[in-house]
Amino acid sequence: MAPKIFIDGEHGTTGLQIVSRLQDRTDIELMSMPAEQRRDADVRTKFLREADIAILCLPDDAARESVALAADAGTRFIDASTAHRSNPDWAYGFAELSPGQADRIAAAQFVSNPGCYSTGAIALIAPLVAAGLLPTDYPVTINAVSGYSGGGKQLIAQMEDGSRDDAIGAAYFAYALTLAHKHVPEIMTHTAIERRPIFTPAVGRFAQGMLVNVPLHLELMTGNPSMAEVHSALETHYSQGGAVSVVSLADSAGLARLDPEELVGTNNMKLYVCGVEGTGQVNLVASLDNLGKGASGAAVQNLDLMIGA
Ligand SMILES: NC(=O)C1=CN([C@@H]2O[C@H](COP(=O)(O)OP(=O)(O)OC[C@H]3O[C@@H](n4cnc5c(N)ncnc54)[C@H](OP(=O)(O)O)[C@@H]3O)[C@@H](O)[C@H]2O)C=CC1
Ligand SMILES: CC(=O)N[C@@H](CCC(=O)OP(=O)(O)O)C(=O)O
Repeated sequence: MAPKIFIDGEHGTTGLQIVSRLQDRTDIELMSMPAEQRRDADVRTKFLREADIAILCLPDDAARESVALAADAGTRFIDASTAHRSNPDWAYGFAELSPGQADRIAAAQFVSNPGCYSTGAIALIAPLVAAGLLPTDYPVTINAVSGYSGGGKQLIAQMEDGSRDDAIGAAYFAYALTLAHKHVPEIMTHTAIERRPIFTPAVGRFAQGMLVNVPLHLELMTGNPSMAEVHSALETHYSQGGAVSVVSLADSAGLARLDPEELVGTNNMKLYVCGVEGTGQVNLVASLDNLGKGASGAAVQNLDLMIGA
């Protein structure tokens, strides 16, 4: 029998994207709740308990509530919120993170989908820590720009509807200025970095797409590696296939600029190793769709692992 899939929050930004990715599938039964009942706890409980897998596209508190409503019924969960990303009882839904991670996701009852910025940052940092090149006390800096859909319905409305009292007119804005973004704990947990990274995100006037930069001083890394060695560590890490690819050094060297929208609509993530060999610095950049590999695409990838599709 086809597994029953319920998307709690199906009418929100992430939920709608997952629906569009799943709606033509014949190997699953996609359950759907009328939009006007989306906040009715009784109706949600019924759907959550009947589902084989519930994908939660809700704010953190509502996601915790959904788990409490149906975990004892054996429902399996993929949570797109921040609520469970550093919880060791939840499998972290980044299949390419390490050998065995895809199997852990496939077998889990509880899977936490990574944050969008976290996906890019962890993809760049974790393999370098695992390879012994990046010391866990390295003072990591992460700079990023996201499309405004990353802020959900609220930010989309503020950016697109100039008549609102809280409309945002800026073409680009920096935020999380206190360095307290909610993705920092998750990035530390899944990279093993012990010194709290400095993370400075920004939003641009484009709906989807994202660049995450991690610039590094090579002489502060273990063994003062070359750029080629850093590239090789990433390439080796992602050589098993999956949604993450490492762009060749030659192709990265030829780039004058990077477009944050290049992977919109896909579940792919590209990692670039930029810089000039011999200068002692390297600029690592992850490019992804915040709603693709950064949210809905990753959720569908995890679902496929969980149902063995
Ligand atoms: N947008 C993105 O790029 C990413 C988002 N995420 C995470 O995914 C989750 C959803 O985000 P996003 O889709 O952007 O948010 P949206 O605000 O676009 O959608 C959230 C949906 O959840 C519904 N909802 C809110 N509170 C409740 C509740 N108490 N009970 C039932 N339904 C509720 C909303 O209904 P209503 O319309 O009534 O408010 C809305 O349909 C968040 O945790 C977010 O952090 C993760 C990665 C990336
Ligand atoms: C542009 C924007 O506002 N982005 C969101 C993060 C989007 C995301 O990844 O959601 P999670 O936090 O659930 O992971 C933010 O910075 O809060």
